[in-house]
Order: sequence, then structure tokens, then C-alpha cells
Amino acid sequence: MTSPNDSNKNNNSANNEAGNNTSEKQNGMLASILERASKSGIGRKKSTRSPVESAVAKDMADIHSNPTKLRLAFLGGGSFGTAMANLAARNGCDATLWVRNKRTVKAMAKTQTNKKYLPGYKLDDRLKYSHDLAATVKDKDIIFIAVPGLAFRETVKNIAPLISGQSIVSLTKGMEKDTFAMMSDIIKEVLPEVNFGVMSGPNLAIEIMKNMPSATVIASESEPLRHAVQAALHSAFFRVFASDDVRGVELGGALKNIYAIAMGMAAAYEVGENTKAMILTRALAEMSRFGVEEGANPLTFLGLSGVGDLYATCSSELSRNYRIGNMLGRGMSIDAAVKKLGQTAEGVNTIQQVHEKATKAGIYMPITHALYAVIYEDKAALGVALHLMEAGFRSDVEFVMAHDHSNAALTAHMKNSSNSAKDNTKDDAKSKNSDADK
Ligand SMILES: NC(=O)C1=CN([C@@H]2O[C@H](COP(=O)(O)OP(=O)(O)OC[C@H]3O[C@@H](n4cnc5c(N)ncnc54)[C@H](O)[C@@H]3O)[C@@H](O)[C@H]2O)C=CC1
Ligand SMILES: O=C(CO)COP(=O)(O)O
Repeated sequence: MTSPNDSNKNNNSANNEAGNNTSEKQNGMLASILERASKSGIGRKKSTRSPVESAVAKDMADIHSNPTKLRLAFLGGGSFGTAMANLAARNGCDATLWVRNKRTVKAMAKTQTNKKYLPGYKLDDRLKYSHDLAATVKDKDIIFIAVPGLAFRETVKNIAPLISGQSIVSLTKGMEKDTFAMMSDIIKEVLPEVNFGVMSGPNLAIEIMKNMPSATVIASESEPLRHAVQAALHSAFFRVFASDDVRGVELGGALKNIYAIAMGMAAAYEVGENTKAMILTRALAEMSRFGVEEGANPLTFLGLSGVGDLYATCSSELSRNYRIGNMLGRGMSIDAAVKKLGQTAEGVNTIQQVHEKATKAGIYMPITHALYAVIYEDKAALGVALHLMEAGFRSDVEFVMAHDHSNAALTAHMKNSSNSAKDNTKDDAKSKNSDADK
């Protein structure tokens, strides 16, 4: 295991390249105000805490004053694994980041930066790096997995023989190819005895590295695990909320990638704010409809891991899924866009999985099907969008007023009227032609 303390520290002054511009200075100022505020307790609620809040606060105080208390492994040296490992190390946890490439590990320990995925951001001195998987997961309390969805099963299988009581938390927002398994399904399948959770929320890694205030959700049926994750990662810049709806939280993180691609594509067509709002809210309707079919609580989609992450990812060019959509909207092929991105964009696979699953299960997912038609069936985007707009009548929030026979009846009625209007037009044209023939 390589600790930065063992390494050449001449690079400690690694430049934060973004720090040279004004907006970065403002971010730095905001961060320092928040840090001072959190140290002095300004803004903290003085009211009596509930027993659970007190327990968490006590855990956090212990953990923050005793760095060796929580021992954490982070598997996956991309932007998110690195950002989360850095948060934990900064909070005083014993945090090790596992990266599969030995040379990358050496370079990270030496420069204390992740040059490929988070260039210019200095990582905490206390963060450890390793390419030795067994040594990394041994004697840890929690193993966080942040590899792409397509590599998740392989990673869980690799650590399976090394598990002796550690809990596992998935940070991955993908779905397995062809099986439609979520990451929690894979953990349950490969390690049925293990305590697990999933963490998801509006967490663009670069913004977290810039100390921009952010929040996330840890979902687990295990209360101690939820508390441990909250205590380990919580800071003045990063709030960790809790849920016991694992399915809902995990689906929120995976499904929003589909709509970030749709929004990136819409942005390429320079649509207005009304259109963006329509896409966002109808996306939320699709997500919660699909979620309910999969056993999630629809209200979860109103939280950070649902509408929160949907908003962040659909609004930002920092989102790789949004960028893929934008490149597609500018006429690039999916293969070319994925190659140009060079990073993980889970939505590319998730569209295919959800399209297939929803088709089989008869779940109404018009935006997903439309995207699938554009990306994988080479249909023209504008024609597909127009078709979407002409789709039948629906209720707004179907958990308030169900999509029932009255909507369906109105749709059928309008279709019939428009068909007979078309027939009349055709008849008129025919009779005009036959008049002309006369
Ligand atoms: N980057 C972000 O802002 C956020 C990402 N996530 C999720 O985290 C997951 C990981 O994404 P990123 O870190 O952004 O990806 P990334 O594209 O930045 O990096 C992926 C990392 O995984 C490694 N990797 C790939 N296959 C592997 C394997 N078989 N074994 C071990 N390592 C392997 C790569 O070498 C690379 O270090 C994704 O599911 C993503 O949706 C979640 C929240 C935010
Ligand atoms: O999940 C994310 C932010 O919450 C990151 O989104 P992308 O994977 O699209 O970059």
C-alpha cells in the first residue's frame, strides 16, 4: 500500500488549474466561509436533538477526532471514487483508494492528484492509494464500489473471497448489460450474507472537488450502516441524507442518465425553457412509473436521488451523459460520441436495458423509447420528437389522478376525429380530382 507520506512530497503544491480564474476564486471564498462557519457552529440548530441525531453527532465527533475509527476502502480510481475517498480522508477516516493500474497508483501517490479524471485538484494528504485489492479490503469497515456498472459484478466477485464482515456500498449508477440487474441485485446474488447499501444523489464529482455544497442519499435497510456512511462522509460541504428505499434511490441514479442524454440532445436543438421543463417533469413521471413497477416508493423520486439528481445531470455540461446527448444532437454517431467522451456514461447502456424491460413489461416510457429509436434505430430526432408531442392525453401526476379510462377515451376520440378529418380531406381531394378529371 502506498501512502503519500512515503512519497515525494515536492508535488504537494500541485496547482489547482481552475483556481486561476475568477469563478474559482469565488468558490474558494465560499468554501472558506463555510469552513469557518462549520468550525464555529454558526447556523447550527440549538434545539434539542432526537436520540438518533445525537447518536450520529456523537459518532461523527468520535470519528472526526479519531481518524482510525472508520476504515474505508474505495474501489475505482475514476472521478467519483476519487472524490468520495478524498472526502472521507479529509474527514479523518482511514481511507484507501484502490486503482487497478500499478503505475497510476504510483503517480497518484506521488502527485496527490488524479491526473486523468480530476486534473488540477489536490487530494488530501491522508488519502492512501493501492493496487493490491486484498490488502485494500482487508480489515475495513465499509467497502465503497465506484467502478462502471459493466465492471461491477467482476469487482464484487473479486472481493467475495476477501469478505469477513465488511459492509458494501455501491456508488455506481448503472445497470448490468443484458440482465437488467441493479448493483444491489449483484451484491445480494454474489454475497447474500453481506450488509449493503447504495449511495446516490446530485453529485457531479468536479463540483464536490471544488467544495461546492452538495448532498447525497445513503439507502440501506441497515440503520448502523446508514449512520456510519453519514458520519464518514458528512461535512459542511457535503450532507448525507438517509433512506431505506434501496430500489428507489438506486433507480433514481440509473434512470436519470437516460434523460440527461435526452436533455443534452434537446439543448443541441436550442430548445426553450418551457421545453426543458416539460422534458424534466415528464422524465420524472417516467422514472417514478418505472420505479413503482420495480418495487420502489414513488415518493423517493421527489428526493435528492430522484428529482435532485435529475435536475443536476440534466442542467450541466459537467454531466458526461448530457455531453453524449449534446454530441448526438449535433449529428455525431453514438460510437463516435462515446469515443470522444473517453469516460463512463452509464445512460448509453441504461437506455437499451430500460427500453427492453419496459417493452416486455408494457410500462409506458415514451421518452426512453424515443431516444432508443433515435440512437439505435437511426430514426430522425425531430420526427421522433414531433411524434412524442402528438402522443395521447395523460394525467399530469398519475399518483394524484390515475391515467384512467377518461384519458384513454379522450385520446381515442381525438384520434378518431383526426382520422375522419383526414379521410374527409382525402375525400375532398379525391372529389376535387375527379371534378377536375371531368
Ligand atoms: N463522476 C461523477 O460525477 C459521478 C459518477 N457516479 C457513478 O460512479 C460510477 C463510476 O463513474 P466515474 O468514477 O465517474 O467513472 P470514470 O469514467 O471517471 O472512471 C471509471 C474508473 O473505473 C475504472 N474501471 C473500469 N473498469 C474497471 C474494472 N473492471 N475494474 C476496476 N476498475 C475499473 C477505470 O479504470 C476508471 O478508473 C459510475 O456508475 C457513475 O455513474 C456517481 C456519481 C457522480
Ligand atoms: O451522476 C452524476 C451526477 O450526480 C454524474 O453524471 P454523469 O455520469 O452524467 O457525469
